[in-house]
Amino acid sequence: MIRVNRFPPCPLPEKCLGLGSHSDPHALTILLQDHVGGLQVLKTDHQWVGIRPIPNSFVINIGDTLEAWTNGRLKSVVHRAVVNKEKQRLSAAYFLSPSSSAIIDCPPQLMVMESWTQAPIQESISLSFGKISRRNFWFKRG
Ligand SMILES: O=C(O)CCC(=O)C(=O)O
Ligand SMILES: [Fe+2]
Repeated sequence: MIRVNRFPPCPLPEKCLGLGSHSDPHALTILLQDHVGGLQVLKTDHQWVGIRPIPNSFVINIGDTLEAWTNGRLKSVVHRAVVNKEKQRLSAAYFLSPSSSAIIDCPPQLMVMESWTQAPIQESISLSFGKISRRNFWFKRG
């Protein structure tokens, strides 16, 4: 699935967001953004950091499905899009997902509770396309 986003200029950019804080439910996102910039990623220290557009480059985001698939080894990135006071911004996101009937099973090697993450162990999830998100995952304590 491809989504094209258009963010018109906003006279009060500090008061509105183009896209609110979210993580993508899919496995991977390949994102093309234009030169205006506005993509921000939430770091582990809870600070938003702007992802500067690099010409002819894509941003690759890990989504919730891949986080579940790897039992949290790969982290789904929380991100948002801010708007620009004068300029319109365009972005195009290509979302990669397994088929909607796929069962995501974590490889047994990754089903080990690691003390440093204290991550819950994921057994498996049924994909319900468009509905899958972190809160739909089935977790089991080790
Ligand atoms: O426009 C952007 O930079 C982000 C788009 C996005 O996060 C999305 O379409 O899910
Ligand atoms: Fe997104």
